[in-house]
Amino acid sequence: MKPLSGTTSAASRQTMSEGGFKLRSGKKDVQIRHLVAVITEKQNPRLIWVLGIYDTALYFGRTRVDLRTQVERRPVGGPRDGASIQVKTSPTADSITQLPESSLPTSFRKKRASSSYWRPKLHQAYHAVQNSNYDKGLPVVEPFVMGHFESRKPANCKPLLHKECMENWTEKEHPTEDTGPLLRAPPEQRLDGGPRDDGSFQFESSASDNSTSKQDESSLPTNFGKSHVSSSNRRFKHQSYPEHMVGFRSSGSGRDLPMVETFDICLSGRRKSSKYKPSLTEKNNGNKLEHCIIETGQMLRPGMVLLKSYVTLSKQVNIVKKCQELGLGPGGFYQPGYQDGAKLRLQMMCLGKRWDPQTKYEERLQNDYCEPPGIPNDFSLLVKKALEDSHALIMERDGARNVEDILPGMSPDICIVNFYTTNGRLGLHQDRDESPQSLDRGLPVVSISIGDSAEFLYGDKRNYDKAEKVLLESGDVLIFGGKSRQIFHGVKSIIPNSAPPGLLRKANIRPGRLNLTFRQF
Ligand SMILES: O=C(O)CCC(=O)C(=O)O
Ligand SMILES: [Fe+2]
Repeated sequence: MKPLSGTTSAASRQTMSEGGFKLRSGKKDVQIRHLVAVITEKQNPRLIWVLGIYDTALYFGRTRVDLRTQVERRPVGGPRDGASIQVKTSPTADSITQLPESSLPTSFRKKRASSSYWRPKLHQAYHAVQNSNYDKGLPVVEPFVMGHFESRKPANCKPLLHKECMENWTEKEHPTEDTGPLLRAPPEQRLDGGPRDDGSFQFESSASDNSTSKQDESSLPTNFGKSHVSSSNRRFKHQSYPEHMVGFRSSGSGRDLPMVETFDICLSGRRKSSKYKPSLTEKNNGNKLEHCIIETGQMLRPGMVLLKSYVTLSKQVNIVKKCQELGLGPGGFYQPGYQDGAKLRLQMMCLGKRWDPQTKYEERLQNDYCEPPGIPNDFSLLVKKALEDSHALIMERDGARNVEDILPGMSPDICIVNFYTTNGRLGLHQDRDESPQSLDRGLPVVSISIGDSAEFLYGDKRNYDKAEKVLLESGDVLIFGGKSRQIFHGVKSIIPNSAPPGLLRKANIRPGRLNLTFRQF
């Protein structure tokens, strides 16, 4: 997710103090009084629109809604019905009559109602409003879901009754040219020849095999679990948010830092299948010792080991909970992407050091300027134990005397945590941004899978047809080091509904897959 890169320039602050909000965007100024809403699409609940209030009306493309009479107010904290409109007027809505409607720029009212036109402006508006309110000691306006909207807005300009708004905004209309630049692949990068059902595209880098590091993904619909940054307190609160709620976290203590969308890897509320009774095996799995890896471990290649069902259920639950907590905090999950707008089809968070497909390793990432959270000690211990057990396996299977020649040990100082929703994936790539020494020594990547299973591909070349496939299930640990350190690998697909029921029940992880890859820089 790119930062919501609005500005809080002196000019915009000044304008705000006159009672309005002026955003310079290209040659035009857009005036917005307060941010009031975020709108998501029905099938594809990514953040697409942020609305502003100006005067007593709310503008959405060409639609004008009179706030005084026609907008329903509902408490913001409650559960969302996906098809309803939910509006919360700004805390300072009482003063919104100060600005005459006539001063609204024509462009704001009449400009073509396309998401590619409005979206960047409204994102800017959102960010600027937040910062401005913050500067003025006003509550930071809470973003919230305002029903579902299918790309095209109603064409009429007349004020709409609330009921009409709702019907129009929930109506199924087919997107045309209007997917917006952030979602469109440059033609030469498009891999699968067209839009996916969710309106996004898959990209593939045109880089040659040997120059390819992890960089070939696409735009993931961001069904974020979300909430808002507390108005009076910008410090992080870790909490669970309703599925598909849009939320933002402040990216640090500096007030001009961007707000970043949050992603909750867990669902809030109870799952429907509450009648589910755990099997005895499942109950035991929470407590029993790791399987005997001599029986369950597999050597896929020299230096490449798969430890099936290695992580117990209770440890998986702990990992999910820890990642949820860290993922909602500073330096937490975000959707990485590239300058041209292409996005990876996953959410990512880094522990220990930060890595991003565009910037590679760096102290702080540009999306939120946060330092990464540290790697929790119990994660590191688990990795070390998995390596030791792999060594035992290699010794047993190969009779190798110096197992470290085949699979070197390592102490992880970086962990890249990925969350794939069920339509997530990751193209074939090599992990080779670690230090030359680390790569030369073949210090392994240790990968832990939790949640839904993944079809994992690996091979010598970046060639999907020749790649081998292995199923990575919840609790599996895959290790690739030594001669296999720089294999090409990727995630072909996530298998829906394949996560262990006990994990769903105890950790309430959302549909999808959590993967942690540990490395030593
Ligand atoms: O999700 C996976 O199994 C692989 C992740 C990966 O390759 C990476 O983060 O570099
Ligand atoms: Fe990788």
